[in-house]
Amino acid sequence: MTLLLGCIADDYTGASDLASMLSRCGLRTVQTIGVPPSSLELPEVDAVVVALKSRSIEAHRAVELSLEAESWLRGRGAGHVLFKICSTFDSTDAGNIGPVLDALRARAGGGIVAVNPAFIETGRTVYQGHLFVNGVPLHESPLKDHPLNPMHDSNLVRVLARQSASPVGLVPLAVIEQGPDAIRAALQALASDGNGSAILDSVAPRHLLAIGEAALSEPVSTGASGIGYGLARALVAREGLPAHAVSAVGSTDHRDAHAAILAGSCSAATLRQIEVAERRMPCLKLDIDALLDGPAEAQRALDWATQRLAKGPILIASSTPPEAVRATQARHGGPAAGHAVEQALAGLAEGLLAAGLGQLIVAGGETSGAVVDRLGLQAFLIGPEIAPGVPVLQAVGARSSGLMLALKSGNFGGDDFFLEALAKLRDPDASS
Ligand SMILES: Nc1ncnc2c1ncn2[C@@H]1O[C@H](COP(=O)(O)OP(=O)(O)OP(=O)(O)O)[C@@H](O)[C@H]1O
Ligand SMILES: O=C(O)[C@@H](O)C(=O)CO
Repeated sequence: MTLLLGCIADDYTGASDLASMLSRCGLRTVQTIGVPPSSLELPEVDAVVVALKSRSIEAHRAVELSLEAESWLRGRGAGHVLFKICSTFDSTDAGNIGPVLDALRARAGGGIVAVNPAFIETGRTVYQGHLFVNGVPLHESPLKDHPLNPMHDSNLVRVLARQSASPVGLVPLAVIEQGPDAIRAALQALASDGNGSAILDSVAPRHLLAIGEAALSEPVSTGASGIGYGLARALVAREGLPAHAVSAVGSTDHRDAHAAILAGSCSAATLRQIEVAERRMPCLKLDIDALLDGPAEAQRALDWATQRLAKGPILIASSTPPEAVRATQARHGGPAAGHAVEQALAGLAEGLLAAGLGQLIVAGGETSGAVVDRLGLQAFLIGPEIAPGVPVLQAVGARSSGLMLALKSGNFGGDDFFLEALAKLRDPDASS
């Protein structure tokens, strides 16, 4: 296998978001969970997205894992490596975007890293280095209340400079509008001035096409699915590949299997999606204090679910509005509460699988990471898109092969997302 593009994603939902974008643009893509073992047989693909769970861990560990993934990808021919971060730049001043970007750049022998977290379809745009979420500056958006990394600064040049060892430049929209050659020249000028990376503006798909083409001249780039779109379109054109969406999910004997939704995201979007879904299916809202006190609450939830699974899809949610999250964190400690809730939901997924689950939807990046790890999943084939950034996934590898999944980033999807996802997992080929 000779890869056209290697990608390292800092969480699992972000990885499937990117993999979906690459597949839509015509690159045959597979998502692996960590660096795949040599025993895992992968199909012939153009791009691999190695999914890590490195967004909220110690920076030095995120660097180690990312470099290991980089070696694996370069060893399979990847000339360019994209470090996939969240389109809302989820990070803290301790990292992990800056430290990983610095390490990937050093490994590649220097140069300058183009950084662009835009994802136009989900309303993420960058102007004058400031990130907007549906037109609202990042620090005023719901991301200001994120349970793990609340975002309080919209100026990404400033945010990244606090995390990176090298100065950070800006390539403004006026330059992006002039196209790939002007972008390349601006990046070179910034590199000559000692910058190790630069934030690139973009408010429309044409900007991402220009950025993708320019970024390919450097060995490393960083960003979200928008830059993935630009890179993929540039590679498809360069290689003369057919520019149409490719879906790799095969027929499944899980079509009539039990289905469940596990929500651990407390994002505004997920809270609305739960509200819609609970009118259509049995829904259990976990008692968070009880869940953090001992195993009885999780067992109650599993019993509740297994009694209902045969009758149709069910939803179990830990999600609460921001004020309740803050109260829980004050009582139990933020990271401890987050970890315990993730592990409880992962345990539920394991129990549900043993009870015959064939279709699973998980809401929340960290939550998805915990669930996928607990189930021991190794890699995913990428199917059609359910909503921007959320594809149908089919597990491959030793454990749970054939299981159909959707891993939803907290903020993605419309209000009907859970209903749409259930329909699409049941019948990936049906037109929406
Ligand atoms: N009721 C709750 N109180 C406190 N923490 C919670 C509660 N429910 C879930 N959590 C924790 O909040 C965190 C939510 O993070 P997660 O990444 O799963 O969702 P998200 O941040 O909305 O999604 P994404 O990272 O994809 O944007 C997890 O650590 C989860 O365990
Ligand atoms: O880019 C995004 O917003 C998502 O793919 C993600 O990474 C959220 O966890």
